Order: sequence, then C-alpha cells, then structure tokens
Amino acid sequence: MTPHVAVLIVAAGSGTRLGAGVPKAFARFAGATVLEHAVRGAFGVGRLVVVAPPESIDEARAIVEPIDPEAVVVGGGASRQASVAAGLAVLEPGIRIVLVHDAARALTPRQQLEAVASAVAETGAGVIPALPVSDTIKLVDGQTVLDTVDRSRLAAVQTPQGFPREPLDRAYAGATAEYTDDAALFAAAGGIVVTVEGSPLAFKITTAADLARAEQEAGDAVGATIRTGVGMDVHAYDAAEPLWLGGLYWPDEVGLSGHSDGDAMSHAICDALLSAAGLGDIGGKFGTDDPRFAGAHGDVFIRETVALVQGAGFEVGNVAVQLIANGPRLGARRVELEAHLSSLVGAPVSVSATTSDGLGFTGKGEGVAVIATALVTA
Ligand SMILES: Nc1ccn([C@@H]2O[C@H](COP(=O)(O)OP(=O)(O)OP(=O)(O)O)[C@@H](O)[C@H]2O)c(=O)n1
Ligand SMILES: C[C@](O)(CO)[C@H](O)COP(=O)(O)O
Repeated sequence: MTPHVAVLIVAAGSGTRLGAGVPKAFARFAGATVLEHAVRGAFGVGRLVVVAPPESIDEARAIVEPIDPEAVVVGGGASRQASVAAGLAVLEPGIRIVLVHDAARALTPRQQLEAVASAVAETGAGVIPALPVSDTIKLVDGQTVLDTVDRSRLAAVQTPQGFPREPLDRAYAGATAEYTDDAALFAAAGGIVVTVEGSPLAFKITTAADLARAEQEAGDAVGATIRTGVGMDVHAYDAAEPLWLGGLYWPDEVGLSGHSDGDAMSHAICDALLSAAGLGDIGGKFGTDDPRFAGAHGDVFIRETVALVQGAGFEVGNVAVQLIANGPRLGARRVELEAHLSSLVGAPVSVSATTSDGLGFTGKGEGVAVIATALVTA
C-alpha cells in the first residue's frame, strides 16, 4: 500500500434508478454487495475512506472492516459532491494524492486505480480514466435533431478520478456550484485535468440492466481462472535469535533459527502463493545458496513472491495463515499483523493460531509450524 495515497469511495447514493429497495451500495450481485466488490477492488491501493448512507454507517462498517480494518467509514451528504466533501474532511494529514471513486463502479480493475495514482504522481495534474465514445452523438431539442457532434473530441469518463490533495481540498472548499464529477469541479477552480485509458469493466451500475451485466461480468471473471495453493513451514526456537514472524519484529519473544530470519509465517505465505500460481516453492525460487537472501526478512520474500505471481499473470485474491505453536500469543497484535501482511501481499491476509495440545514438536515447545493457503485469479 502507498501510505500517501487515499482512495475515497463514495457509496452514499440512494440508487433511485436501480430501484433495488435498498441503497445501491447494499444491492447484491455475484454473492456480495456492490460496496464489498468496490472495497475489495480498491484494497491495498491506499488508505481507504468509505462514504456511506448516514443511516447505514454500521451496516457499511460491517462490510468494510473485515476487508480493511483500518478503513474509515463516514456518513455522506445529499449529493455526490457533498459526500466527496465529507470524505475529504476526514483524510489524514500525510495524504498527498486522493483518488475519488464511485462504489457504483464496483468492478473497476485495480490496475485502473494504480494507473491513475501513478499518473497524478507523475504529472501533478488531475487524472481521469476515459473511453472513446462509440455511438454517433446528436444534439437534440426534444425529438428534433439539431446537429451531429464531432465524437472524435468526446470521451466518456469514469472513476477513480485522482488529484493532488491540496488543490483538490481548495477546489472543494471554494466550490459554489454542483458538478457531476470531481474533475469538472477541479477544472472550474483552475486545475489541469488529463486522461488515462479507462476500462469497459469500470462501468457504473446505474440501472437494473447494469446490475445484471455486473453479475455476468463477475461470473465470467470467476469462470476464467481461479486457483488455490497451500504452503507450510517449520522452524525451531532459538533463544539466541530475535523473533521475526509475519514480517514483524516481536521483542521479548524467543526467536527462530534459520538460513534467513526464520520467519516461518512469511515463508509459508510465499509457498502458498507460489503453489497457487504453479510456480514451485520458496526453496526453488530463493535457494539457500543465494547470498541475496541470507538473513533476509520475510517482507523481502513476500514482495519478491508477489511480483513473481503477478508476473505470471495472476492477481492475489486472499491468503489465510495459521500458526501452530505454544508462542508467541498473537491476540494483542493480530490486527497489526493482518494489516502488515495484507499490505505486503496487496490482498486480504487473515491470521489465526492454535496449539497442538502438548503433542509433537510444537506441543513440546521445540518450534513452530505455519500453514497457509492462497487464492489467485487470472
Ligand atoms: N448523495 C450521494 C449521491 C451519490 N453518491 C455516490 O456517487 C456514486 C455515483 O452516483 P450514482 O451512481 O448516480 O448513484 P445514486 O445517486 O445512488 O443513483 P441515483 O441517481 O439513481 O439515485 C455512487 O457510488 C453513489 O453511491 C454518494 O456517495 N452520495
Ligand atoms: C463521477 C461520474 O461517475 C463520472 O462519470 C459521474 O459523473 C457520476 O454520475 P452521477 O450519476 O451524475 O452521479
């Protein structure tokens, strides 16, 4: 995750044109709400702020927090613009780039969010994804056609719309009119806006037909390729070593021995990811004879592994990992551990722990075992 980027997902609309009987963010397709799909698609790109219908903040939190425990959820306003303003008001001071994103564009590829953030960092301008217009466009008065518009100069624009934070804050603070998108408001305040290529998958769910299309697109994606993988690692305790587990340092805990830092949790995650992508295992990719990895911390292995998995054409869906050991006790740091691993993997990582009831080497306190599973899609 890039710590100075925020993704502000506006989800406070009523969804009148959809007519689902619930606010559009809570309408469902492909087994999840519109909001859940949108948050999963944006997770890991930056700090998440979700703007929800004010009367349904708890319902929104119950959807958002299992995916990103650090996300902030606030109530929105009567217009999209007011909802964006409510989200901007709670951004942390360190945020320098803001991506404003419609929850209603729930299937937007993560690459589109990353491309917009990179383009804002490179250009310092407002950046919006756009697609060419494929229909012939007419200027009409009622049913009378007045003219044919030159479509080569038209673009249909999507979200996320990305901006440097300070000029965006200023533009919102000074806005005196309602705009249908953030780029128009930013440009009205004197900001420069450029486009990057949008994606057909970033279409806005507006009507019932759009929701049916989302169902079909999500089904097609699932039908494409889904793979799971499993990984396991074991390390012996070594009281002379510091403890590194899950990429975190654990002061006052007995360490683990190993060629690297003995971080069995990170290594099991790498094996699960490599197994899911059909890329072999950690021993084959980062051999003990490779001096680059002698003493390396777990985050080095996880980053390299995720790059290999992505290079093979896969996106990580999620990872689940279980520690089997007498110690350390994870409870007090589980949220921190999950957030850290999730940001390394770029997808949700859930962590659990158990003991083996005094049986075997983990039960006798000789070492730890860690099992991980991973899901990837292509
Ligand atoms: N007061 C509002 C209005 C809209 N939005 C959000 O802005 C995005 C684009 O709005 P749109 O798709 O037009 O949603 P609705 O306003 O809900 O739709 P409708 O006009 O049909 O009621 C959506 O993610 C919507 O939740 C919002 O956060 N607050
Ligand atoms: C921001 C937006 O999604 C860009 O296309 C769009 O303007 C919002 O649409 P709305 O229906 O007017 O809220």
